[in-house]
Amino acid sequence: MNLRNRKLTEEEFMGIRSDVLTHWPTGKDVDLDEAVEYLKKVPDEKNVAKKLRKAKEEGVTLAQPRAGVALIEDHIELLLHLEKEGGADLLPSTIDSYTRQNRYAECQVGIEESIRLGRSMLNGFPAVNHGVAGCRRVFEAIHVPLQARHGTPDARLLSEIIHASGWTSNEGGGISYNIPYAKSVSMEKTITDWQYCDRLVGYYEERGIELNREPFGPLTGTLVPPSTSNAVAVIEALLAAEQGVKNITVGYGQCGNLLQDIAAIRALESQTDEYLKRFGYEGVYVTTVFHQWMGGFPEDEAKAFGVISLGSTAAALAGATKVIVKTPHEALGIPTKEANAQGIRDTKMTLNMLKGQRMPMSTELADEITIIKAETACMIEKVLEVGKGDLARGTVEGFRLGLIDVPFAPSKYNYGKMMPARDNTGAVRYLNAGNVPLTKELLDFNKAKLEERGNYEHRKVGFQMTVDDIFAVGKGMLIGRPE
Ligand SMILES: CCC[C@H]1O[C@@H](n2cnc3c(N)ncnc32)[C@H](O)[C@@H]1O
Repeated sequence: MNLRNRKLTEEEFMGIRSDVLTHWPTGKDVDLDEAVEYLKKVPDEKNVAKKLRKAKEEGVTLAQPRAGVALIEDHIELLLHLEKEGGADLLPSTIDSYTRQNRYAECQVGIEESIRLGRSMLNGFPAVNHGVAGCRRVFEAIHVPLQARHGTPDARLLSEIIHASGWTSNEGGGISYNIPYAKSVSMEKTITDWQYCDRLVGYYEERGIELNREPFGPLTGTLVPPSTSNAVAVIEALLAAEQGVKNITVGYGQCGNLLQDIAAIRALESQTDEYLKRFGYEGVYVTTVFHQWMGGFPEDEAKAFGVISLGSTAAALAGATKVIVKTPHEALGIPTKEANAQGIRDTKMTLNMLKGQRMPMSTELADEITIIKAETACMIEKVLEVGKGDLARGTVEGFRLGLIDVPFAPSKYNYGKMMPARDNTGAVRYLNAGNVPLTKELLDFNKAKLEERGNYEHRKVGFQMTVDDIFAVGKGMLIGRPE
């Protein structure tokens, strides 16, 4: 394995780049010098990194939807609706699934079909096919900052095009856009390719352009223990910082127990800062993003708004810098622009009513933060050990050994032995740690919390709890109580 956690030299970067830009004809329109000049003209209020920093300093939680359709004009109409009718503070372009798999020829068919049929035949915005000119039309039509949101193992060409187009943030990472999104793409490949995406940001940062990077927090969004997703987020933040990224939003997906969710965000922010400082990455600005409920949604729209409001409450009380908004169409599919705007209005109403409020520190909250940080540290320290100090190599080896193990992940590179379940308060615990190197004390803690549930439900602690928890939300509950 020749992977190293080392900043690519500009020569190495440019060498890879000459190949990357050939992956689709639109790559030839990316000119870094011209892009630097274009990005210098982006006003502060349209720069994601700057708007996030301002929000954190003011103690404000920003609301951002997901959104993407095939054709440029329709996408502009959608985003303007979310900006004006929804009140979105930040806008996305959610990229379609073909682009995420680098299947640009099929994107082209999807675009032509969308024109022919008069509706979006792609489940997102095909930014690579639209190229810099098309992506700049989108960026210039809106009035708030724009971010690419996707799930792309090889996002190198996509990243080149969106950043050259004024989109000042890119979501993803070598772990978070592999393990939950791909079946057989190696960790070595995706970590290498995301080093490129981060090095591109480093290139712009060296020329005075501030860009934001956002590791994808929720992972599979299904009973992921907070320390597992936090370990991934911290590792991706460190890998990004090595490539020169200076503005990082670490993310977390709502699990449902309010105290644990707030503890997870507080632990994530402080532990990311701690590890960045430990490894000498000065001047990296860290913010947080809370993803509203990533599990199955109720079809009933009133219930869906209940879920959206709970997620907004957790984000506000946690003090997250940003919250990613769900819609009342979540159970149905791609939302209409009206439903998407409703989700944002619901979210902002809750955020506004809770403005200035935070969950006060308590013994319970402090204890949960301590537990999450301790579990997270067990994983990261062991990853560093097996990598002989090299975080990138340690991450590849760590997943091979199951030191970090994402539940219900499709990737064959995920170990798949760890199993989670909710305790009697709905907090997600380690039912079977697998090879995750938790200390005996932490294993005993998780076991005791699950036994509390077993005693309450008069049943043995076991995998049936996991199964019941997965089906619970579809029944309108958080914890899968026995029938
Ligand atoms: C990891 C992200 C999953 C979420 O991402 C939403 N999502 C995907 N594609 C679009 C789109 N084109 N427009 C609005 N939301 C979208 C799904 O609903 C799901 O909640």
